[in-house]
Formats: sequence, C-alpha cells, structure tokens
Amino acid sequence: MVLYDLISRNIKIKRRTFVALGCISGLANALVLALINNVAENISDINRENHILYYLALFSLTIAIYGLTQQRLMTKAARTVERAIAGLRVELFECVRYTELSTLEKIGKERIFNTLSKELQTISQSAQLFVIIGQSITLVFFTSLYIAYHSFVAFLVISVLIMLGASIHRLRANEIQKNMQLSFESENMLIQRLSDLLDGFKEVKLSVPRADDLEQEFIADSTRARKAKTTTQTLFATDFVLSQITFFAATGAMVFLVPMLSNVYTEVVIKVTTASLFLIGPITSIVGGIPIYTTATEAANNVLALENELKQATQRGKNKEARATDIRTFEEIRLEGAYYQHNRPAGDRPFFVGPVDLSIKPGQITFITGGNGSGKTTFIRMLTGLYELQGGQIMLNGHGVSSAELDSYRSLFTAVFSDFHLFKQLYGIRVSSQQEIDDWLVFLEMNNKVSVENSEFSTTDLSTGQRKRLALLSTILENRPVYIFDEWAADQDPIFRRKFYEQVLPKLKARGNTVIAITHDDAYFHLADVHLKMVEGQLMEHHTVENEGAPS
Ligand SMILES: Nc1ncnc2c1ncn2[C@@H]1O[C@H](COP(=O)(O)OP(=O)(O)OP(=O)(O)O)[C@@H](O)[C@H]1O
Repeated sequence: MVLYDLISRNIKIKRRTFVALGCISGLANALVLALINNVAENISDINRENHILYYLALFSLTIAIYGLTQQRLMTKAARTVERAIAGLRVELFECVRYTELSTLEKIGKERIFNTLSKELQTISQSAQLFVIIGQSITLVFFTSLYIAYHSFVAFLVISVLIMLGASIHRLRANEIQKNMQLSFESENMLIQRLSDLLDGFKEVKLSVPRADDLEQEFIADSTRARKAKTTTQTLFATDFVLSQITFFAATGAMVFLVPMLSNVYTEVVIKVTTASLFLIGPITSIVGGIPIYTTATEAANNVLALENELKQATQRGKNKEARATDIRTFEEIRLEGAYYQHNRPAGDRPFFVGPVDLSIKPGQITFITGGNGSGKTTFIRMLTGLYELQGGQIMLNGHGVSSAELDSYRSLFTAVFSDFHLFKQLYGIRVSSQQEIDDWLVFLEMNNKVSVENSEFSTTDLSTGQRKRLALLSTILENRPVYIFDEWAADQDPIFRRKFYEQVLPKLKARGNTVIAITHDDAYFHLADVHLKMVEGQLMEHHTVENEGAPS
C-alpha cells in the first residue's frame, strides 16, 4: 500500500477508469477461455449448423476488446506512474533544497543520490507490473467464477490452495525486507567508494596501497550487497517454485480430488481442469511480479524515510510558499551568545563554538584568523545562518532573526568557501550589462581565458586559482551586502594575492559591501578594520590573544 500511497498522494488516480478497464480486459480474457471451451466441446454441432464463422467473429471481437483495453490500461498506468515519479523527483529535490546543512551532513550525499536515481527508477519500472498484477487478479477472479459456476467444490479446492500459496510468501516477507534494506545500505557504501575513486582519482593513482585498500573495501561492500541480493532472490525463487507446485497441486486436485468429493460429470471435470490450466498465466504473472513489487515497495519506503529525515528539523520546509525576501541593506548584524555544537560520534570530545558576542557594521572589513580546527568555518556557518544556532541569537538591525526568517537573513550574504563549488551557469544572478562582466573579467585577469555568454562561463576547466577567481566574480556580480571569503587568497600567486587584498577588498568596501574574511596572510592584517581570532571555538579580538600569548 505504501507504494500506492506514494504514487497517489500528489496526483488524482482515476481509480474507476482503471477498475473499469481492468474488469473489461479481464472479462474479455476469461471470455476467450469460455469460448474456446465451448467451441471445443460442441465443435461437431457448430460445424453442422454452420455457426463456426459466428464463433470466430465473437472470438476476434473478444480478442480486439482485450487488446484495446489492455493497451489503454498499460499506457494509462505508465503515464500515471511517470507523472507521480516526476513529481516525487522535484519534491525530493525541493526537500534537499529546503533542508538544513546539518541535516544534509548527517544524511550523506550517497543516500540522496541513490534514492533520487535508483530508487525512483525502481518505482518507475514497476508501473506496468501494477497493471499486469491487477489484470491477473481480475482474470483469476473471473476464471474462479467460471470454475465455481461449474463446480463449487472445485472452486473451494482452488481457493484453499491459492491462499496457501499466498501465506507461504507472507511468512517470509520480513526476511526478504531485511535483506533488501541490507542491500540498499551496501549500495550506498558502494556509491561512497566509487565517489572516493572518482573524486580522489589522482591520489589513488599515486598510491597503489591506497588503491588496493579502496578496492578491498569496494569488494567487501559489493560482496555484502551480492549476498543480501542473492538471499532475497533465493527466497523469491523458492516462493516461486512453491507457488508453482501449489498450482500444479490445484490442477491435479481437479482430476484426482474433485471427482472424489462431488458427483461431477466427465465434461465438468474437463472444463474445470482446462480453466485451472488457464490460471497458469495470471498466477505466474502474480508470483513472478511479487519480487518487483516488493523491491518497489522497499524503494518507496526508502524514498519516504529520506523525505522524512530531510524535512525533520526544517521549520521552513513546512512553509515553502512563504518565499524569502531579499535583504539588500542592514545597519547592524549582532550575535548574542551565539552557540553551536557539532554532532560527534559517541566517545569523541564534543566541539562547540561560542558563546559568541559580536557586532558587524556595514562597510567593515573583518579578518578572522586561527589554527586549523579552531572553529572558524563553523563560526562562519553560524553567522550566515547555514547552521541554525543551538543557543543565543542573531539580531538584525536590533530584531531577533527567527527560524522562519533565516532564508531572508541568508540573502544578506554571498561567499566563496574554502571547499567552494563553481557553478558553470550563473544561477540566480541577473546582470544588467555585459560590459560590467567584461570589465570584471579584465580586472580579475581572466578575460583571455573565459567569457560569459547567456549567463554561463564559456569554460570552468581551469586551474584552482583561476576557478576561485571565477567564483569571486560570481559573488561580485551577485552584489550582496556581506562578502564571506574563506581563505580565498590561499591559491593565488603573490601578485594577485596582493591585488585581492589591496584592490578587490577596497573596491568592495567602496561599493558599501561588508567583508568577513578568514585569512592567514599576516602581511595584509593591517587592512582590516576588525581583526578577530578563533581559539578552540572561542572568538576574541586578535590583540587580546596576542597579549595573552595564546597559541596560534
Ligand atoms: N560536519 C561536521 N561534523 C562534526 N564535526 C565537525 C564538522 N565540521 C567540523 N567539525 C569539527 O569542528 C571543529 C572545527 O572545524 P572548523 O571547520 O570549524 O575549523 P576551522 O577553524 O575552519 O579549520 P581549518 O582552518 O582547518 O579550516 C573540528 O574539530 C572538526 O572536527
């Protein structure tokens, strides 16, 4: 049901149309059986009375009705499921978009990739299966009615055996689900190992032991996935064989058992036996479809679990319609007792930043220094609202920023993080003049390498320092009130580094922009209006630290 609920929650499924089409095609299918039985039984009479053409026409008409309704049914099912999947894809994308950074860090990229690609595809592949299973159930129903009409005892025997077959499957459903979950988790790990290989390809190429270890881990995960999948498939295969045996037992019961249990004529035995043989197709479809259905149900469970986790702790997720407003100016950003603690594995020493009390004024240039792991990046994420504070608050122009206002608050900032991502397309940046872009490209000494056309960089296949210049250009074109740079100049040559500190930052300041830069370039410390230092999660004025002789 979870699968049906997931598919139907955003689109209106025309159940009546599906049921009507399914009944017609199932009935037509059963009629084919009745016609064949009838003609075979009375062939000499039919020939004698010249009725063969009449039966042939009826037979053709029944097949045509079956073909048309079946085709409509399958097309409709595919359309419905694909529309639902497309909606789900966008919904999950939005869930990721609206979730918090801390939630995303907890969930991990691999699971999101796996769910958005493989799991949705699994659900999509099950579309035709719904029809085939639905239609097979209809056919089993009509054929059973046909059998019941001729012999109620035969009908009872068939029903008992079909129920027996279904119970065998139900008994093992838990074990199957457990193994499917195990294979999903192993596949997430496989994606992580593959990302390690691709993202760290250079490092892997340089070190055979690293490559060996990575491959060993990959093989171990792959073996785990294989074992879980093989166990699942073995369970399915046994189910399949048992259900086939049950079915053969049912057909055998028609000739061996039914005549013993009731006084039926030979022609009735022939009819119910033929009818039960006619059940082979639909019952095989149902039993064969169970693995796909179960896999798709498990995929639906994984989609829902991910969606729930993404939505958790996302207050704004509930209110997506309330779009953030762009804030283009501010008088003061103040942190009051701001505090954030990272989730750490049990037993690890907790790490927290804060409480931080700080005031940032427009046009100010603030430098933040501090040792590795002292909490500078964490602090920047707190300040920009990327991490929701666990204590204290952010005050904007004297008013506390609520959770619901965080999206708007974040629009104050633009940033080049140390692990920045360069978007080839200038998403969300509306530049009024091409001249402005070209001028900046010249200023950043990138005009001979890159051009911007249709809001897109002509290339991003550049050196790290050059890519950082393009990331800087994107932020400049964005023109937000506050600029965040996390060790921006670390990858620049000395000449451009100087240009960054002595020309770019003053240019931004002259434009009225505020700059907060994490930096270790002590040659330029004098350019800062405010100089702060982070020491083990505690933010303090730089001279205070120097006076106390704290470690750097
Ligand atoms: N996502 C995370 N989950 C758990 N702990 C984290 C996470 N990110 C950082 N930490 C921990 O927080 C501490 C501070 O990290 P942070 O990145 O803020 O330091 P930093 O001063 O920016 O360091 P660096 O100069 O090396 O970039 C580190 O001890 C780190 O282990």
